[in-house]
Formats: sequence, C-alpha cells, structure tokens
Amino acid sequence: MSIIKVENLSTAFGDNLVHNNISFEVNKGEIFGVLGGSGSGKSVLVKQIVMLNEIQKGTIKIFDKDISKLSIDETKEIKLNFSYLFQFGALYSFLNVIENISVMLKEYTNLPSDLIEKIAYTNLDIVGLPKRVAKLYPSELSGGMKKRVALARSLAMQPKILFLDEPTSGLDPASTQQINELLLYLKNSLDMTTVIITHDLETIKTVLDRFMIIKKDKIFDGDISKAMNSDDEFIKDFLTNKKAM
Ligand SMILES: Nc1ncnc2c1ncn2[C@@H]1O[C@H](COP(=O)(O)OP(=O)(O)OP(=O)(O)O)[C@@H](O)[C@H]1O
Repeated sequence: MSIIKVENLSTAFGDNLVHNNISFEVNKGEIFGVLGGSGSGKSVLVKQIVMLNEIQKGTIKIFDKDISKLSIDETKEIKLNFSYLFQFGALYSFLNVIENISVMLKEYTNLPSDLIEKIAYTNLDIVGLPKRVAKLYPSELSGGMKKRVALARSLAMQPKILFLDEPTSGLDPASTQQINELLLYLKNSLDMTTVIITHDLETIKTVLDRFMIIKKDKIFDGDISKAMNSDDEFIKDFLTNKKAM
C-alpha cells in the first residue's frame, strides 16, 4: 500500500532545474532511500513532502490526500504523523539527554510530565542507550550517541513516517554500522515507514528496501539487486562510490 505518492514533480530555482517530472511511491512499512549526487535536490524533495518547502509543479499525496489541498487543521493533523531528523539535527546543548528526547512531547502533547519522562526513557532504551546517559549533556556524548538521542527524540512522537537526512554522516564505520543495525531493528519492531536520504553505501546495501536515484530526472527506482545488475554506467559508478556523491 502506498503511503506517499509523488506525481510529476518539477522544481526550479531560477534557471536551476532541480527536479524534472519526478514520480515515485513509498509503500507502508518500507525503508525507502532518496539517493543522488550533491545538489540533486534530495533535501528539497523531502522538505516538500513534509510541507516545509512549496510544491511548484506536480502533486504529493500522503495517506491518499493531496497535501496542497489541505485545510489548516488537516495540515496540522497530517504533520503529527511525521518526524523529520535533519542532516545536522542538533540537540539542545543546554538540555540533558532525557530533556532533549522529551522536547516534542512537551511542546505538542498535553501528557503529564511523569508520563513524558517514562516515554523518553522507553525511547532511550529503544535506541540502545543505557539509563546512565539520561542526565548527560550533548557535549558529553560521542557522535554516534548524539545521533541515537536525536533518533530517540524523533521516535518519541511515535511517527507513522520517519524522515532521516543522512543519519550516518560524520560517523566512523563502527558507529555507522551500529546506526544501520538500529534502523533495521526499528523497522522490525515499530509500525513505521522510513524515508532516508543517504550517501552511505553500507546503508544503501543493508538497510534500504528500495530506493530511487535522482539527477534532475528519476534515473533509477528499485532494490539493490536490480541496481547492481543495471547496465547504466552512472548507476554502477554511483554504487561503487566512483561518482562524486
Ligand atoms: N531556497 C532555495 N533557493 C534557491 N536554491 C535552492 C533553495 N533550496 C535549495 N536550492 C538549490 O537546490 C539544489 C538542491 O538542493 P538540495 O539541498 O535539495 O540538494 P541535496 O541533493 O540535498 O544535496 P546534498 O547531498 O549536498 O545535501 C541546490 O542546487 C540548491 O542550491
């Protein structure tokens, strides 16, 4: 079942045509990758889906609803289903780990504070961090731990769709592998659809169910084995990291 449906999307900034008539669907429960070289419009595309950037041409449907035709109330309601972890999804330096995870719950729900704390601790556990880090501040965490806390903060709202922009950027190979394993664990344990922007070959190979590659047009849509068997030089180079990603 398709949960996101993008049809004939075109986006340009002045003379810079970024998306040329792109169509794709994301199915419920899958981990879908948005791939492409630097500046190919991956972030703009995801921001259009989460309604942070305007749609210039084409349609985007979420849960079968055309998002450009929603009322203010419908927009608010649909946005409650999203969590978006930005590329440099910074934690608040003046809040400790558990306070960082609680931020959205405090802002967007009326839940009592003891329940918010309980949910925050549950999500700390879900991302594989021990209770002892709860009172630490971001400056006291490793890069991998910061990513986990940011992920826990995104998960706390129990999103139906999670958007991750480069979840492993800046991490060493061991921490990258741990985040990849965590993403697979989340897929199997939570009722969630995930859209990931990534350049990381390991993530592409081991985590994504399906992905598309954009380069103004959509030049590929499928899974890793289809991509590996492709005769297209760009796709082959892309997957062996020969292309500037
Ligand atoms: N608000 C804007 N005004 C003008 N140009 C923009 C705007 N937002 C994005 N762009 C341009 O659109 C293009 C795509 O940007 P985007 O950030 O989506 O790329 P990306 O694929 O996510 O790149 P990267 O992998 O480097 O993060 C770039 O050329 C960028 O300069």
